[in-house]
Amino acid sequence: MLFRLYKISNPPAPKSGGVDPQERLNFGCLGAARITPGCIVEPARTHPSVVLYAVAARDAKRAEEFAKEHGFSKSFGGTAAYQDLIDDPEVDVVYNALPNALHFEWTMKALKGGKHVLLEKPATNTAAEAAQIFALAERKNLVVLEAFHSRFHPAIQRVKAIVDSKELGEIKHVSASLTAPTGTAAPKGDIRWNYELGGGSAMDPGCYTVNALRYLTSSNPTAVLSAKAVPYSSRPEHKQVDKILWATLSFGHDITGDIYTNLDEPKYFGVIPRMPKLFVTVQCEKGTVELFNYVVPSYYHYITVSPTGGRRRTEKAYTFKGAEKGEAWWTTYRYQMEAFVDKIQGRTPQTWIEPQDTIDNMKWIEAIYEKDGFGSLPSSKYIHQ
Ligand SMILES: NC(=O)C1=CN([C@@H]2O[C@H](COP(=O)(O)OP(=O)(O)OC[C@H]3O[C@@H](n4cnc5c(N)ncnc54)[C@H](OP(=O)(O)O)[C@@H]3O)[C@@H](O)[C@H]2O)C=CC1
Ligand SMILES: O=C1OC[C@@H](O)[C@H](O)[C@H]1O
Repeated sequence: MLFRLYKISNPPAPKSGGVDPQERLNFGCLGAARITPGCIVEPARTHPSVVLYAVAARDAKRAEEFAKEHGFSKSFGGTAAYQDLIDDPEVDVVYNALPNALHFEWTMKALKGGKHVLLEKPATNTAAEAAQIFALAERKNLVVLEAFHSRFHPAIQRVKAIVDSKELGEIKHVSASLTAPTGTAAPKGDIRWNYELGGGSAMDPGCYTVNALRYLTSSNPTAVLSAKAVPYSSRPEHKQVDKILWATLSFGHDITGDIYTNLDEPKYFGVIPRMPKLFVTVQCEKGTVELFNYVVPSYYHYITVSPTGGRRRTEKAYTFKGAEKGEAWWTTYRYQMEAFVDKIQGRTPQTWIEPQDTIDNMKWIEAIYEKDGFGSLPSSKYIHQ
């Protein structure tokens, strides 16, 4: 584990000798966001085709500093910065790490400008917006990928392979949780606490739990059986911003699913931080398979397979068996980058998240909000023409 952690922070230089300059892709990042170093900057260090070309931030100084710190050649600042980056003819790919409510507008604008888009999760505020994005991408022959990085890692794929092998019989129940200690994923004032920006627990950790359930059952829910959420605070602006969410979904064929998320889990006795809950568990007719750390398994994870009355075994999966590509120290984001670039360059990626998958994930997040009474998130006012 220590070796893996060391390699994640100190990866070997890419073997760039063989890369045709024509195959280089200039990445332009919208927003000097917290996630950009992990999702783009670090993976780019070992991907020979990816060039950290530009970053755009509303504040010019911040853009400049971010570019300098992370090795982007260019920065755009000011109120027109995002559009300026999109208009730069050297940019091939736009990474959209803006608040959720801005995903639609800036992805549509990037597509209009002829750029491929790596779009942060959750794709949009509504399923209808996600559908519009993919319709435009198809018309323009451009690639858009919702950055559900965990799906690209061997760990969750191994769990799915165990489930699909029917070694444990048919699925009966699947559950997923994702929690974050107070002040970590969502500190005070964070975009996740802002309704207008698309905040909330169902949107943030919730989108992973819904995605994991849909992925492992290879199906969509048929109904939200129950959903309950707790608002971030009693202030009027938080009445539609959930911090805790429980939901039970039906997947038909007697399969049910539970999700639990908490973006603001307080410390024990106000001092001892709690371990984040990071499990996905599939109960089948003849046993259970569980993955600890399905969200960022690259750092550490374990898969426990417990056949009823049989011997429990533990597995781990940091690479794909027999595959040419992948290293034990590749993060979820690095696997994702490999697939995204493969897709743009006309190769078949090891994993892909199809447009309908993204649209359906948004559809069921919306259905959960409807059931728990928090209501829908605001649709974007941007009109594409
Ligand atoms: N894949 C993953 O593992 C993760 C994905 N995410 C996703 O990435 C996106 C960004 O999250 P995160 O990096 O945590 O967020 P940050 O708050 O760090 O970044 C959001 C960026 O949005 C820009 N922005 C534009 N308008 C506003 C506004 N009105 N208020 C606040 N920010 C604004 C800011 O850019 P500027 O620099 O121009 O000021 C800021 O850099 C979200 O969609 C989130 O769900 C987040 C964390 C992990
Ligand atoms: O994408 C994410 O991954 C982990 C979460 O804790 C975080 O809030 C989220 O944005």
